[in-house]
Amino acid sequence: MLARMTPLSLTPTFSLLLHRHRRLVHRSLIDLPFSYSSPHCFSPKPTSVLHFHFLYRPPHATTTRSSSPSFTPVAAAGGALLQDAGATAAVLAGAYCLVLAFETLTEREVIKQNLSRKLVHISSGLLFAISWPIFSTSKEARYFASLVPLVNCLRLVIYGLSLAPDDGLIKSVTREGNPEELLRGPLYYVLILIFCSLVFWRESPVGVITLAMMCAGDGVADIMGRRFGSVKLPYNQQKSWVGSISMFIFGFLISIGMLYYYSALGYFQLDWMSAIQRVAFVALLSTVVESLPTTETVDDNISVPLTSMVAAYLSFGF
Ligand SMILES: Nc1ccn([C@@H]2O[C@H](COP(=O)(O)OP(=O)(O)OP(=O)(O)O)[C@@H](O)[C@H]2O)c(=O)n1
Ligand SMILES: C/C(=C\CO)CCC[C@H](C)CCC[C@H](C)CCCC(C)C
Repeated sequence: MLARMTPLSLTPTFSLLLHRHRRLVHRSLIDLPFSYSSPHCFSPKPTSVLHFHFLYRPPHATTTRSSSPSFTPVAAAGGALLQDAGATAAVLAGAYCLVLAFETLTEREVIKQNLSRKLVHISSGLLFAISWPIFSTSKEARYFASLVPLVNCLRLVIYGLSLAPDDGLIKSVTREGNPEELLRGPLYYVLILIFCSLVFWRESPVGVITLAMMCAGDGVADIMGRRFGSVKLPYNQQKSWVGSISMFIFGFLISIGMLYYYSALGYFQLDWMSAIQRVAFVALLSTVVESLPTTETVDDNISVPLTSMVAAYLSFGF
């Protein structure tokens, strides 16, 4: 099985994760598994579906058994705490560097403000979700992870209310350069990240799909629509066929990619034929909602994730 995995041309980070998981499983004699009660899409027999079933990490396992007498539950809890603190610091630093990189690119006029905003929109949420496996398996891990968008939320509130100046941040994540803009789209965006990490975390496809649709789907719609969207939708002259079709395709593909990532790591198992149809349904519904002429009333960073969340919840269960 291990030999069959190697040619999958995994990225170095992913390989590292797999290695860590392997070590964890060897050490802790983890029993498989945990299955979802969701109607049709989750397989109750992970061993038959999951290629990496031996990497499985039970979601709330804080204690592990070991042959080593020094490996006590207290030590395990201490290790988890340390791991979560380290992961939080690393992801916070990553978030800071990402925004700083786009600030610099915008300030040097390498990319336009609008493109910078959309690239931050696409990359930050997806990278945040991709970072979840580096947090421990403890119950507290999701709270640690949600500290990252929470800190960014406070940053947006402070600069949005002009309590302190930060021209770089404003330039890289707003449309027109007004500080108050931080309190709309970007703020809703980080609130959705907080909600998804606290409620769904990495154990449910719902949060993962919601973030993929909001970050990749909605973000790519804007980039493609602005460039190639000359043919407008009949019911909305602000949006185009190219934008909406791109949203559907990218939202769908990135959702499937993220689901594959999490199922390969053993957080959940899917019946792929059924999952693909369900993701297509979620992507279609979110695309239709995004295309409606409601942008003035409801921000896309609220309407798209809420639609995806409800549709994914109805399709996959929790
Ligand atoms: N389905 C879509 C979505 C967007 N666009 C293009 O992207 C631009 C921005 O769309 P939208 O996301 O509604 O813009 P904002 O409200 O400015 O951005 P945000 O949602 O990030 O606040 C539109 O003017 C349009 O040119 C498009 O052509 N088709
Ligand atoms: C421009 C944005 C929305 C408008 O539609 C997004 C704003 C994003 C925040 C300012 C930064 C968010 C950072 C994430 C919480 C964490 C990213 C971590 C990762 C490892 C880079």
